[in-house]
Amino acid sequence: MSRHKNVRTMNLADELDDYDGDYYEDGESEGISPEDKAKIADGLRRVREVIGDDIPLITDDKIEETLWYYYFDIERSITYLLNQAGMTATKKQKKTVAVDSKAPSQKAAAKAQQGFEGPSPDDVVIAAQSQSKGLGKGQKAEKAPRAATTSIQKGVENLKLTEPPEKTAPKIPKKKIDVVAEYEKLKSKRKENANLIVIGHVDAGKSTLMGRLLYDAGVVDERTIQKYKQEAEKIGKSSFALAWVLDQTGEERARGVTIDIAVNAFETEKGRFTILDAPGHRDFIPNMIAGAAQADFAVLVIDSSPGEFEAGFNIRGQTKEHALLVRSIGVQRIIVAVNKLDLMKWSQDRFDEIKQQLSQFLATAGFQSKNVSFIPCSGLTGDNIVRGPEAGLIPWYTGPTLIQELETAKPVAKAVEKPLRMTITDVYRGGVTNPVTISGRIEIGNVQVGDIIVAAPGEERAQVKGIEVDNEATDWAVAGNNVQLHLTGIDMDHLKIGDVVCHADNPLVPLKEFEAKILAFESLTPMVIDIHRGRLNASGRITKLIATLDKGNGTVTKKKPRHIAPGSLAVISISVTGVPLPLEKGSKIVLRADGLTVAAGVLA
Ligand SMILES: Nc1nc2c(ncn2[C@@H]2O[C@H](COP(=O)(O)OP(=O)(O)OP(=O)(O)O)[C@@H](O)[C@H]2O)c(=O)[nH]1
Repeated sequence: MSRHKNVRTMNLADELDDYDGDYYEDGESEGISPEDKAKIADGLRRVREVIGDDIPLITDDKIEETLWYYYFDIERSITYLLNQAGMTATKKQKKTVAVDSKAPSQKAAAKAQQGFEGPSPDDVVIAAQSQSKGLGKGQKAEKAPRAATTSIQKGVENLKLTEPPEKTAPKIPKKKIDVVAEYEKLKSKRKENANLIVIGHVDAGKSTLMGRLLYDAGVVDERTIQKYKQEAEKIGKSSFALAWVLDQTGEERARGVTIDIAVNAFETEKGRFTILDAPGHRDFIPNMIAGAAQADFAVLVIDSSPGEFEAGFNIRGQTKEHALLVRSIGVQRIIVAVNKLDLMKWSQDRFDEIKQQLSQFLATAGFQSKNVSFIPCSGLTGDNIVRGPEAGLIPWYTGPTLIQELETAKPVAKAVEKPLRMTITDVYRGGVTNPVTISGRIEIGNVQVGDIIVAAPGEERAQVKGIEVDNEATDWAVAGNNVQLHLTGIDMDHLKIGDVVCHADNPLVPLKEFEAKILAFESLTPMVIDIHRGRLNASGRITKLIATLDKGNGTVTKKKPRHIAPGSLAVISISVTGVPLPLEKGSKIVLRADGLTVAAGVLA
């Protein structure tokens, strides 16, 4: 099994037949290190903690193979294994939520008519000033799965052969499709997909709220919740059972915090939603940035209980930092879930106090008031999330439930006719018929089966052999779709998480130096910084402070300032320390230094 084993003379069938499932028996002769053995054993335990023992298709052997293949990455292994067993959330998402959409409030109905699309003329934040073009890359140390040269990896390939044949045999059309015309024809008939990022201070109740949403929406069944409740009780964390719907890894559960972006999806009569649940803890802000880059709108969760709103809202709290971040990377629409109101006896005074303070702040952060709404709710009790509040509980409130409000929040129109840009969020081996698969969200442009693509900064070409949108095979996809692309003609080593997929005849040219228009959160001088764009994370340096700008009209207020004060809009020069990054005009970036987010904006 070891990657050091001499595989050149192996025969795949023999290997699979001979394999007895014990990787450790002659570990030394196979070259596996004691550390790797320990990691596999630990990984097996952690995977079992999450998925339990009762899925017959997921044997210990398969778990170990998968862990090895994914470099002991627990989360990706679990996702893969559940996929294999046909149990992913996305596969379960087909159910339509039984929302009583006939009964939205007048306010909600009016909002629904008016919509939230279109440019915002007086946006103070730079991201909104420029139509974003493609995005950048990656990244330091994201590993692609291991190359398939070992018996275990071959075993994994074999596992993947269980995929349904219709998904694995896409046909390459002979004639080019006019994707933009096809999309326009279908647009009004298709349910739009919206990605929503759930943000807020640590412990505000983000995961619980979304767990509740998925549960009440019918995506997660009663049995699963009961199982989570029992398991949570066993480790003395019974109140976390709903949060576990999203917090899938053993570490997240043991610590009671979200570490990486959890993804889940649900559908209502009016729309299809993909939830990105961002970690609140400040150590995990880079993960949150990765999610925000793909979001259409944000749900900001506030803990309304005494002292907690204030803690999240102070200078070191994540309420402000998250809201500023999502706004600076282009999110225009925000729904504030004033949560845990059950702990405040559903006090209108508390709701109004929070609403008043946050409205002021969100306006200064660049959110237009028509794009901000406040919903009183409790994720734990489920009041005003999918079902309305229990009779008489919130007599002072006549507005929409959270889900009704989500349905009115239409995603901003996407540039489907521009050159293709899609940041890779995952790379995996899809079996013999689909040797290499990448996934991500198309940010700009469109793609069709047969297209020749490159993944910048790489220059290796690949052909798109098949496309899946929301797990359904299709001939084409456009900006806004979450897709899987099955590729031929390229080795996995040439594809990395954070790379930007472009058509080979219109590639993005990676940059070593660039100028950006940014909003400063902290004081800036020429200094060392980390550059984040989606999952891309690389070190660099602010080399020049070019000018500060007026927030209202964007004119230069001062050339060559000595420093840039927090809250200022400015143009700066940045150089990249290592290899050039796949960034271009319009790419949204976040700058961090010493564990703090110091600025965010777009390439000028
Ligand atoms: N009373 C009450 N408690 C809640 C509510 N929502 C969440 N909680 C509790 O608050 C704690 C934190 O909830 P989580 O959902 O894990 O919070 P989170 O914001 O996802 O936390 P991070 O992902 O770590 O930032 C848990 O004990 C929940 O049971 C609510 O509406 N009412």
